[in-house]
Amino acid sequence: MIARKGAILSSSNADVDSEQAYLTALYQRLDQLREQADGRLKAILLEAGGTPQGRTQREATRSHYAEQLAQMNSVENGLCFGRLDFSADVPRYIGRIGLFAEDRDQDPLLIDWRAAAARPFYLATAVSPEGVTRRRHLRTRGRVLTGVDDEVLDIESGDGTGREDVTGEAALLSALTANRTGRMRDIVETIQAEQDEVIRSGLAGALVVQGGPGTGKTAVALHRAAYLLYTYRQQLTRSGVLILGPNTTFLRYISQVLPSLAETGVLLATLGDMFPGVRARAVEPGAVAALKGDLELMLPALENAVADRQTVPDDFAEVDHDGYPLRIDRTVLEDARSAARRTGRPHNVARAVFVTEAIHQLSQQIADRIGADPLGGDNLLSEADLAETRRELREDVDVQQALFDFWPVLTPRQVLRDLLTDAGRLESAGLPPALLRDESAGWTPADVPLLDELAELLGVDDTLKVREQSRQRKAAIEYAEGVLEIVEGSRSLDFEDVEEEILSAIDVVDASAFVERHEVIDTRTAAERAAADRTWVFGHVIVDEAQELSPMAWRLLMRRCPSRSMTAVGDVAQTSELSGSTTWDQVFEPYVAQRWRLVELSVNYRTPAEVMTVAGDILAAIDPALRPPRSVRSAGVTPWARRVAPEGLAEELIADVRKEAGAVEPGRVGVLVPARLESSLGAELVAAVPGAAVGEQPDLLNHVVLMTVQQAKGLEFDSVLVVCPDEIIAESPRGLSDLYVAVTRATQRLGILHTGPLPGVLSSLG
Ligand SMILES: Nc1ncnc2c1ncn2[C@@H]1O[C@H](COP(=O)(O)OP(=O)(O)OP(=O)(O)O)[C@@H](O)[C@H]1O
Repeated sequence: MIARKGAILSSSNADVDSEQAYLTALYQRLDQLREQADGRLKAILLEAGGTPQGRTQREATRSHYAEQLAQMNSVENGLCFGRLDFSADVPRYIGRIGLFAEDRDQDPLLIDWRAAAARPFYLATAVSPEGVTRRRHLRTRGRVLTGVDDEVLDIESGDGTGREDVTGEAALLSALTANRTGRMRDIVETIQAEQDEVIRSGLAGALVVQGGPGTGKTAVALHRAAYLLYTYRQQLTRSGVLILGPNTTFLRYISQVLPSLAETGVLLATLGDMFPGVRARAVEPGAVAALKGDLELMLPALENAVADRQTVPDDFAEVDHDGYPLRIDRTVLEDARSAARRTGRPHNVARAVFVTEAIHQLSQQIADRIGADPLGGDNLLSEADLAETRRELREDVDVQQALFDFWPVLTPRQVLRDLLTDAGRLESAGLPPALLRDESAGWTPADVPLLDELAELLGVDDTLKVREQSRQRKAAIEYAEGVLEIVEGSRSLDFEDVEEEILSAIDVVDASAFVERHEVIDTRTAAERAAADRTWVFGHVIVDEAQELSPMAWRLLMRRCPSRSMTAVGDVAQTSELSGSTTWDQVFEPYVAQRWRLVELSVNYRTPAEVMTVAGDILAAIDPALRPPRSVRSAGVTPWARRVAPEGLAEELIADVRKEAGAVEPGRVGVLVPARLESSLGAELVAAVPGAAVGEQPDLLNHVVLMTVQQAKGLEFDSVLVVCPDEIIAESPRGLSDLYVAVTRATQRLGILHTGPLPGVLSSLG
């Protein structure tokens, strides 16, 4: 636990005055830069017209200045928060962005927290001071300095007894005990050494960050995204960074952190968003989602489902061709199907082979009929006649329709919907009837990896699209050639007499370059383009609550990240999804064998020691070998449990909510309930407590929020009330993990309301 040591000193008024003067100068510089960017932005917005290429460049410059302005606005609070003094160097001020002096030398006035020069601010200790003699934390409100805390790292001057595992104790304590607001805050002022290691680890390879509740995994993941975009800017602004979170409520909770870290090139998404055009939000039983997430079950089943769409008639089919009945024998279609399957191409792409092969055989059939030599010689039809027969067959709508029926063009949504709503198709694909769903049911997150897999199996036959694009380009080049000829033709004849060479457009640009210049360039950010493109490959992928992803979901993610440059943060003791992972090996072995790194975070910054004692008992019941992370502080409030009569539950809960809201005012209260009670208790709470939030995506800015444990993943509240823990445990085979998640959402206070006997794992509260 944090205890102040002699190495932390308070500073004199003179120090405060001189730091205030420096701070004021920094803000002046920020204002100046802001004005410049604003002026440039306005000038660009006034410009109009020009060539498409000019407009594209203008758009790029506009978004550059707009982004710069947004960055500068987002650092208005807490612009500068630290200072490092060295024995043999000028002091360095550390802040949320970097600022340089206006003079010719461009001396650094403020160092971005992500720069290498800022690193000692997070790592230097009394034992390993890295040349730092003093680390100073600047406390500010708006542009006013409200105080400074100094840590003397020079062993000579300090007592050398400062804690080695906690840096910036005062600033850290004040951040940790602050009331929660319903939105996550950045931690740039107080990043701890073990977290810094993760944030700044290199871009390449797969990194797994395992840590118990409250160890800052989410915070670290977000700061890592900001660090990577800063350090590998060129590479990552082109390809983008994906941050995958467990649900939309969670994404809203973390949404403010990145802009305030001054980053915008990131796509925040849930698994349900990963198939463009689908927002998969429907809910289904965990057992069904688990089946859908099972790689060994689903991969062959989806292949079967696609193969089942490549049909043949029992005996033969008959169509009308050219006024005669044309018999399409089963064997013809079987041969065509085998030829198409043998290509190993995706269904829609292999279709061309199926059609060509079938038409070839049918044309032979026709040739045999009409070209047979009555004298028994060779067939009388020439190669040209055969080609003409094939062309006629190909253009015959009835033949086309028949072949389409036997090998249709398919979309992933169509195949999956047909599969999940038809008991016969499910059985034929080798899937259990439990997957059967209603026609009207929406897509669930677990459907998304299946859609993605089907998209791979089906492929897109883009021959027509490519042909059309090349036709358009050819036409554009022809047009450009015409334009350039006119330019050449209208050159003043007088020039022909001039000896020295005068260049005209045609001398400096050929038609295809001319077309290229006038092609409209896509000005969307990488994140925007990535969101619309299923096959987008990200420069880096960060997965939060990574333990919850199913093997099918991992397969989808790995496809988006062939470089395997990824960071997975999670806690295998908190896994609640039945298809989630309980070891990291399980996840990474199939994709990178042993080539992944594991880093463990060991300090819990959220949950006070009193609550962690309760959580520790639950963890021991999950797995006696697991140890909870060490709390960095205690809150001085003892968790409690109270038994109430089932019929009085709502009333008692409402009274407790009021009491807790008063105790943590203006902080947040989270009420975590079993799914069965969510709507009934929610309705009573909302009726009784103004501003309480419930529902599928409750607004966390409300002071009281009632939700299930599933919804509360990754979130935190100043006070947590857990209702009917026995039911939470009984609701799922991973019920104990759910209870562990529930109690560890508390930053200060924990209360339990139970209607039955208190579960054994909570007996310390009895
Ligand atoms: N270095 C730090 N300085 C200040 N606050 C911190 C620090 N590290 C973590 N925190 C705070 O601790 C709380 C828990 O962090 P976070 O939500 O990232 O943990 P987590 O490991 O993702 O937790 P869980 O697995 O339980 O969801 C947050 O409020 C976060 O801001």
